[in-house]
Amino acid sequence: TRTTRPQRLLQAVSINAVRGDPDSVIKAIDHFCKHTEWAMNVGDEKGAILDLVVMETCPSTVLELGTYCGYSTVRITRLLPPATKLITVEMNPEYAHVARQVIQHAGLQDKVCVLEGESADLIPKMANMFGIQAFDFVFLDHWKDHYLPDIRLLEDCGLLAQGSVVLADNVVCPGAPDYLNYVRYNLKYSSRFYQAHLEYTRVLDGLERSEYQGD
Ligand SMILES: O=C(NCCCOCn1ccc2cnccc21)c1cc(-c2ccc(F)cc2)cc(O)c1O
Ligand SMILES: [Mg+2]
Repeated sequence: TRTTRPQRLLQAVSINAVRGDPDSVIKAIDHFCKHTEWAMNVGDEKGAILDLVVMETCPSTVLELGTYCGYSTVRITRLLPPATKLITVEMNPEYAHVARQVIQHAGLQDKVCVLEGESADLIPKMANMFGIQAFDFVFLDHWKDHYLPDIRLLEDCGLLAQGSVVLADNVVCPGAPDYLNYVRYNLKYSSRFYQAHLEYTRVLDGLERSEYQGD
């Protein structure tokens, strides 16, 4: 059987990126997606916004829902100081396997834990699994109709604290209307929209940054 798109993306990384150099991994994936085959990475335009939000948050604990091939995992982790940990959740074992190899190629494997499973099952176990209180930064990039139930679950599990920042990809395309409505009109959040485009296209998309105001 033919290779899968994630396997072809990984091959482009192993051929074109320098081991231990996260920026070359990012560039190799963006080049592959622009010139060879589109893939649903957050991409370079939205990725630059992600970088800025991560840098201004200076998080110690990070959760990502939706690893895919590890592109945004590498983007975020390369900006984190040494003692920090990033937990990323992927439900597709094949994607998770590719992501671990992409993250390893970038030399960031010691700062990342790739968890396989569904967010709804894993979120309630995270406090005990990792001995954490709250996440300083959460990146939502999984099923768009799970953004709302999962941010509610994070609240209920006490995994958001005052100042926690939740950044959501694809709030325009494919879209997460119920999630947007919740974070924009709920006093528990201070929310703002970053207009951009769907990765590697001219289709409108954007990121929503929502800061938890505390209970
Ligand atoms: O669908 C997308 N992402 C989600 C993947 C599955 O995620 C499933 N998944 C991953 C962890 C996880 C944990 N628990 C449950 C489900 C969980 C996604 C889709 C598009 C897109 C836009 C236009 C198109 F024409 C076609 C596709 C763009 C994006 O940037 C995306 O992120
Ligand atoms: Mg996305």
